[in-house]
Amino acid sequence: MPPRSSGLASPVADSSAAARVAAYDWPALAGELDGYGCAVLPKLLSPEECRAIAALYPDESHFRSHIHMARHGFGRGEYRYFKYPLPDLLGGLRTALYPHLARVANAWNERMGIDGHFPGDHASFLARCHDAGQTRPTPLLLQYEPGDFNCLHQDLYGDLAFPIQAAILLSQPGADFTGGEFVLTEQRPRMQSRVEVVPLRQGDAVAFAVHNRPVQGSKGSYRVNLRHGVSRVRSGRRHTAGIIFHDAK
Ligand SMILES: O=C(O)CCC(=O)C(=O)O
Ligand SMILES: [Fe+2]
Repeated sequence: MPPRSSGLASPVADSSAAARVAAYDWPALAGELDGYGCAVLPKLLSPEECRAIAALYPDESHFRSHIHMARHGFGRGEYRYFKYPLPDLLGGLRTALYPHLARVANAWNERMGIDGHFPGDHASFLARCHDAGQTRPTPLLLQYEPGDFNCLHQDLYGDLAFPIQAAILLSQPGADFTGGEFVLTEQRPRMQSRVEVVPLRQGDAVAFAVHNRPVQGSKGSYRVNLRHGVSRVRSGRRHTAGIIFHDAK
């Protein structure tokens, strides 16, 4: 079979991921995203699937690049960006999550007065990224050891950005590691910032705003600026998988 350069996962993985993703209460998740800028999908992956994905980390053949966060001032710890084709399960989940999140993203654009509509399926959005010269895959695997942390940041990789992304906790808090909380900050115009700490268990995914989202105020919606990061890992080893929907320049 030729390499799948489109970033699509295999049809089998796509249909099982689609069924898994469709089983969540999407109106409730959309309500959480609208209200807080993040929503948790409990147990998106089984512990076995978590371990299998985390176990890919040392095998360079899956990845296109390896980043040591301290060298860039991004924090401490490391991550690797996957190559295309993505592992079937992650690729399948990216394809399956996208249409649900695109509905939220389109409503956000409207409320923020941003022109532009995200297509209903991920392949069409990726085609737009590719036309804009953003062709490199952005899904990633992160690894943290004691003392490691991830500074507050936004995962933007070019002019085209999908405004929601997801991260899946692959390790078991309390057993595999302590510390290492996922955090989101929200900078509000002319107001103090708000912080959200997201409690995750192994296999849970958090979907969250990448950079901007609308907040309902008394005189209509206003736009806030978000960043996410991870607090210091106190002990053990923590792995996460990041699913970002736009490709990179
Ligand atoms: O390790 C985490 O929980 C967050 C990783 C991250 O920054 C991302 O997935 O974009
Ligand atoms: Fe990130």
